[in-house]
Amino acid sequence: LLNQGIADELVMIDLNKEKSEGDAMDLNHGLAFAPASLKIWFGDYSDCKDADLVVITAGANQKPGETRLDLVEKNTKIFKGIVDGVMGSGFDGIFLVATNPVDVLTQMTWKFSGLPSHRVIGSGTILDTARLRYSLGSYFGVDSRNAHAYIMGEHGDSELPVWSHANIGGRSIYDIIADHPERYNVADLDDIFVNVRDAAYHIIQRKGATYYGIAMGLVRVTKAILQDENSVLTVSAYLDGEYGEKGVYIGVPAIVNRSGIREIMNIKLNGKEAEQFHHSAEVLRKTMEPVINKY
Ligand SMILES: NC(=O)C1=CN([C@@H]2O[C@H](COP(=O)(O)OP(=O)(O)OC[C@H]3O[C@@H](n4cnc5c(N)ncnc54)[C@H](O)[C@@H]3O)[C@@H](O)[C@H]2O)C=CC1
Ligand SMILES: CC(=O)C(=O)O
Repeated sequence: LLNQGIADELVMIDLNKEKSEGDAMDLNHGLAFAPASLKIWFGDYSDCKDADLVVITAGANQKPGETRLDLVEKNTKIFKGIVDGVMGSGFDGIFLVATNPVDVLTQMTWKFSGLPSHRVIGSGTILDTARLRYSLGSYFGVDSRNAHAYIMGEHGDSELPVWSHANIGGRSIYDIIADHPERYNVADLDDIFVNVRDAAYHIIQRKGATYYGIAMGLVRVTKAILQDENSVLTVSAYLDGEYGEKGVYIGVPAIVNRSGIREIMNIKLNGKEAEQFHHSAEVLRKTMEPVINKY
């Protein structure tokens, strides 16, 4: 946020006061080089009262070998306290959730907050989609920004690549592959997807956590909200019949603006993709079961 000059005020709230106070000091020392002024401080829930956006990234992260879904019980308990604290301040803005398992915790945030579902957003598959665009850009030798493809579903092991709409600068990847069999192969797409899906495991194995990619993704969603962009982003949104699913937060392309999620893009999935998406929604429902009525 500091580097991109998007917000006017940034308050950090964390159980670890010392660390966050240190972060606030450290970030403030970068202000002289920032594109715009920004007031940064370590605060408490009362500071959320007039906030436009509360981004929740607090909670436990995966240890090597752990899945995102393994974190559900621990982080739901933490979220109850956090969301109650934020709402107790009189907050009436938008929530953006990143903590894992992000789809389930976005749903719990919606439940705990009582806010309308369009004002509770999860980072969903924003990072997975960015990883896929990076990988497709590398494979086809083009700028990632010209590689267009979505990862949808759970931000996790049951997510799916939407190859039927994947294109490079408007040209279907299948047509490009068919035109250049000496360079490209449809089977390579499976490897690309598996590497995207498992990217967090690969990074956590190496350095214990992922943070730069998701930070860029969260700033991207924040910008779409604060600057009323109507941008299409793959976020975790509450489905009420879209894609044949009801009552579940899951990663889908959606139009994001100052009011939160303006609209879910109901893109046409092929048979296999629709089946994978339904399976992913079922995985999320099952993961939610032990916590949805307990807290
Ligand atoms: N959605 C996504 O694409 C991504 C999600 N994540 C998730 O973000 C979460 C955080 O990960 P990291 O930043 O690596 O962990 P971290 O351990 O570095 O930071 C978590 C922070 O939460 C704070 N915290 C814990 N309980 C709290 C509470 N009750 N109130 C206030 N603060 C509290 C801790 O003091 C700590 O500073 C994890 O669940 C991780 O899986 C991480 C990367 C990508
Ligand atoms: C940790 C996580 O969810 C990710 O990097 O995708």
